[in-house]
Amino acid sequence: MNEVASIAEQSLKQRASAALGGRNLTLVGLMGAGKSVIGKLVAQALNVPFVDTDAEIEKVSRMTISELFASYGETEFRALETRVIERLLKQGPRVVSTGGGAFINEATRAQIKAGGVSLWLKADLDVLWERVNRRDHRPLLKTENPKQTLENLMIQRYPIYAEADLTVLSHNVRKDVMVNEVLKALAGLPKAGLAKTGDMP
Ligand SMILES: Nc1ncnc2c1ncn2[C@@H]1O[C@H](COP(=O)(O)OP(=O)(O)O)[C@@H](O)[C@H]1O
Ligand SMILES: O=C(O)C1=C[C@@H](OP(=O)(O)O)[C@@H](O)[C@H](O)C1
Ligand SMILES: [Mg+2]
Repeated sequence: MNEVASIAEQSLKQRASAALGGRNLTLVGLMGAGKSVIGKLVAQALNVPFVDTDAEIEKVSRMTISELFASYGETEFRALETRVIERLLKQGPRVVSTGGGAFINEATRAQIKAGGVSLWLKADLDVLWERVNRRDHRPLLKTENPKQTLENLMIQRYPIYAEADLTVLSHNVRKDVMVNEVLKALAGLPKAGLAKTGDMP
């Protein structure tokens, strides 16, 4: 990277950081949008701790997400997810990557909204499908026609993800390009009058 590009990148990081202003940044969106992978890189760029809610749930339960769904069902998983996210947001500021259903749950959505800035990583069906199709660890996609299931989830969930403070399109560009897209969205945030992490109930 040349010197001018490097200075521009530093300046973008600083502007994004200043706009975030000590609040949590929570990534929401459907399975395969890149929340876990891009969230971690955004945290590195902003020099704040990163946490993935699914990884945290697996740690506290000592079970995989698939095992939790199989043993206790989705309702219990959502209850645990709500509790874990509430704690993680209170421990912030952090970049928090959520599982795709977290923001759909009303209680969790309220916590995420109150606990900082929410950002929807939005992708089209073919991008999501190509990514989730590579692995089989997502219990909600263990159906006869997982691509159709994903499309149904898009129809149900996209109007709710749209309530996030920011939206960034996730497409198949290099991951560092996606990180810059997120930083640019953050840099454009209004700073004044918004609550800091410590102000949440
Ligand atoms: N911009 C991108 N370009 C290419 N592959 C990506 C991109 N973002 C994410 N991926 C890949 O897509 C898959 C799903 O990403 P992940 O972060 O687990 O999504 P989510 O947490 O939203 O379900 C991973 O294999 C990841 O490496
Ligand atoms: O969309 C969902 O309801 C889910 C998404 C998954 O996380 P990712 O979005 O990170 O794949 C995981 O939390 C669980 O399988 C349920
Ligand atoms: Mg994830």
